[in-house]
Amino acid sequence: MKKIGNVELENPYILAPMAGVTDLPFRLLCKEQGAGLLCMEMVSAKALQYKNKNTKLLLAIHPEEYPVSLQLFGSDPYIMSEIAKQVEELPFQILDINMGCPVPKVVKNGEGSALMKEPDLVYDIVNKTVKAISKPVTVKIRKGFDEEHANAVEIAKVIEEAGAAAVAVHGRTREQYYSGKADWDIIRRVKEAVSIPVIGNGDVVSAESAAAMQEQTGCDMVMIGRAAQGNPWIFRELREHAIHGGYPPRPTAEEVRQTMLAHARMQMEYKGDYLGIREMRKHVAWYTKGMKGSSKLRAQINSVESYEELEHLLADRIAG
Ligand SMILES: Cc1cc2nc3c(=O)[nH]c(=O)nc-3n(C[C@H](O)[C@H](O)[C@H](O)COP(=O)(O)O)c2cc1C
Repeated sequence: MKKIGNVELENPYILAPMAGVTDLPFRLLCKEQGAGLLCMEMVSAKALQYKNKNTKLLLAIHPEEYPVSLQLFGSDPYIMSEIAKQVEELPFQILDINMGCPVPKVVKNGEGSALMKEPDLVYDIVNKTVKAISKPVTVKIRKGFDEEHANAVEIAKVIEEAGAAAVAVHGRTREQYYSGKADWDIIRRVKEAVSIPVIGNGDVVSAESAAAMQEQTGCDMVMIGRAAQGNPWIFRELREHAIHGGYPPRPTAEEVRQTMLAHARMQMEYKGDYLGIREMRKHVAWYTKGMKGSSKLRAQINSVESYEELEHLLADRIAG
């Protein structure tokens, strides 16, 4: 059993936080397949401070998704810790701080991966937040801001000293965004440098690559991002492979179809009919990637406006 602070994880396989992807419906599907921890989409501390109404959906949590981690981004230690205090009553178990987001409008404000350049500020944000709440606080970082400043080891030590319960390391710099190969060696170096649990992240796409990352880096837990898009079954594969060594069968076309429909129903319940069905378009493209008939389906998915249309399209295109 893995632990982050006082939170027990049934297994070390974590769904990465992904804005626009890891909303409540998708997290519930990953939980069903056995993800050890679910990470929510990042939320701006400033947006919460100004009570921006768009944040309401981002903060929705279902009791069944336990354990779940809520991620804040921001650069003001006072605002971050105050907001952490205000949201603490929500039913999440871990509070994560984003120090990896590469998006220009976030970086321009000195938030996300820009914090990798400010070790003193990192200490302040983490320390104030840890002191403000009783739930464990974790931090997600990158290899560094750029190759010349690949300071994940230094930042991870600062984070540990500031009282964080774990650190997640994405083995790419901000400069790389999501391209190139993730550097797993930096994860190994962070693991050697700190005693808090280290979560390895970047380019895990299968049970084999998860095992390889664990072996090469010694990381305590593995975080999976893009490989889970349209593929919540990856968590079933990871778990079963770790326990029995084999691979569970891939979902049948019918299982994928039923999952897409269940996903669509949850999206519509969560975001309303109009937004919910639109939100499903990208998920359907991910779910059906590589399947027979998928290119035709992808050409048509963007005109789907209702659940019935989706049901018909999937019945036509995805053979049971
Ligand atoms: C669409 C998308 C949205 C993301 N949003 C977030 C986010 O909100 N917070 C965060 O810390 N990382 C975010 N990430 C980064 C992922 O958590 C992860 O670090 C990255 O995708 C590398 O892991 P992977 O190779 O398993 O995909 C996002 C990545 C993608 C592709």
